[in-house]
Amino acid sequence: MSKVSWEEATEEELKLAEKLKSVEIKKEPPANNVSPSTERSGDSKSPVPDTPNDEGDEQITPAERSLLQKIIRRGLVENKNDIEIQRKDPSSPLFSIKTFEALHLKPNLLKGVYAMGFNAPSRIQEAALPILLAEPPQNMIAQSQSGTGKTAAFVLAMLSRVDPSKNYPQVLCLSPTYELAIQTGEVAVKMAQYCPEIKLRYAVRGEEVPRGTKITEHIIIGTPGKVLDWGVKFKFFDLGLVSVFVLDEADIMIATQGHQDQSFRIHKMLKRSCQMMFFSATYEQDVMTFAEAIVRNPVIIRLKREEESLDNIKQYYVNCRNAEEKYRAISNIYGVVTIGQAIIFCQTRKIASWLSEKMSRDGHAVALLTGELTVEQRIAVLDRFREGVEKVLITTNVLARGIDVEQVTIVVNFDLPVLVNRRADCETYLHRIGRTGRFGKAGIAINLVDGQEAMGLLRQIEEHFGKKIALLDAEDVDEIEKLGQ
Ligand SMILES: Nc1ncnc2c1ncn2[C@@H]1O[C@H](COP(=O)(O)OP(=O)(O)OP(=O)(O)O)[C@@H](O)[C@H]1O
Repeated sequence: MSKVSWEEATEEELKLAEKLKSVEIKKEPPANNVSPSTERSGDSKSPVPDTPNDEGDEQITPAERSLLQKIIRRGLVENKNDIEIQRKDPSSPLFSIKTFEALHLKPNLLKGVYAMGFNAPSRIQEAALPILLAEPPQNMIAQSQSGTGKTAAFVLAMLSRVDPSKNYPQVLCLSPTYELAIQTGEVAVKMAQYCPEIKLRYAVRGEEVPRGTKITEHIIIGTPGKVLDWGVKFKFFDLGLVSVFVLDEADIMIATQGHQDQSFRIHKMLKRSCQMMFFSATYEQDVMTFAEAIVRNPVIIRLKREEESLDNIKQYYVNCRNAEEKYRAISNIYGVVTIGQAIIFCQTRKIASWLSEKMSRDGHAVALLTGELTVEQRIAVLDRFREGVEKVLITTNVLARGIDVEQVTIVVNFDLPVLVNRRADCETYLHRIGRTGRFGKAGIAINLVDGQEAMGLLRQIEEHFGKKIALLDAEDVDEIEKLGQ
């Protein structure tokens, strides 16, 4: 393929790479990484922002979000839903396993799995692993939300399928970006820590192979552009000898310009008997159309996302006239209720910064998370919050879906979420509020309402969810005290 199209295809990766110089440092925030609210406080007399939409909506790409979620995640995402399995070929095996032993893995691979702290297979792994490891090999399309154990499942299958006596690439895994490829590779390296005979190579930006050489590693994990270059243009390895093809993060793949086409071109070079494993966190029609074009006769397994609900959450609203009154409401609540941790959502970055400055000045330990932070800074902020260094996290929409913090008991909507057409954004409301009341605990949601328009949004939210939101008098200490009970 031409250099130009390769460059186009990697543009997004380069942008992300700029932000993410090293994946490692995220775990060790620099010593001076104080709460960004104090770092950036600057002019402490900054006026109350008066225009609610003084900036565009903060956006991060799907690839960035996925990477960030992977890095901040501490373990499996719980999901008690039943697995749905569909198979086109009724002779495919359908059984699930409850232990890793039941898979009859090579002993050193099993040792690696346990060394990672995996005691039992996750829900998706119970169903996927027997199919992925079956003889004859079965093709699979698997969908489940991020964090449910897909990567670990296909990495285990990839490692099990390698024949180390053959020195050529047998397993090919495509990831949408450089960073996501490295993440997957790191899981493979850990899992194969007792299998030194299995060799892996990254086909990503920055990796070079001298012309005329042949790649001898067993596993290639890479981005579509580089894999095309290596496999088709330079023939550093024979795509026709690959026996396992994994397409990871397919939903992000198709969201990245050029990647779907490149994946098809790679796919065309694979042999008919090559085992196809296709993974996605979502199940939209375009993803499934892509999946079905790539994977012949698949077993489709699906674990539906556990729906967030408002059942466990007490919802209130406070009438305010302006941002200053909103601030007073927050201070009153904060002063009275002994809260675990709170997240405050603001409509814009400017309001979020203003609020965080004001709260810090009043002696509250607050963290500020907005889209202008680098990926590393965002992770550092979240780590500190999760450790309880700050009790309040002020944020915009950036990570409403990504943050799972068990201790959060109160969510405050400093501004109600709105769509571009000025209607209430009920989905975002649910995601914001869904941050609390998780893990079986009761949560509190407080909506600060200033004026007719905000009141209209609140009513739309009430109607949408069919639940009343109670009025709270934020000046009435007795009433606020009841919140905490
Ligand atoms: N069987 C298991 N037991 C305990 N932890 C596990 C198990 N399988 C995976 N994990 C851990 O759970 C987390 C999520 O797993 P994994 O990355 O495989 O999920 P995923 O569905 O691929 O999510 P994503 O798409 O975001 O990568 C990781 O920290 C992983 O180490």
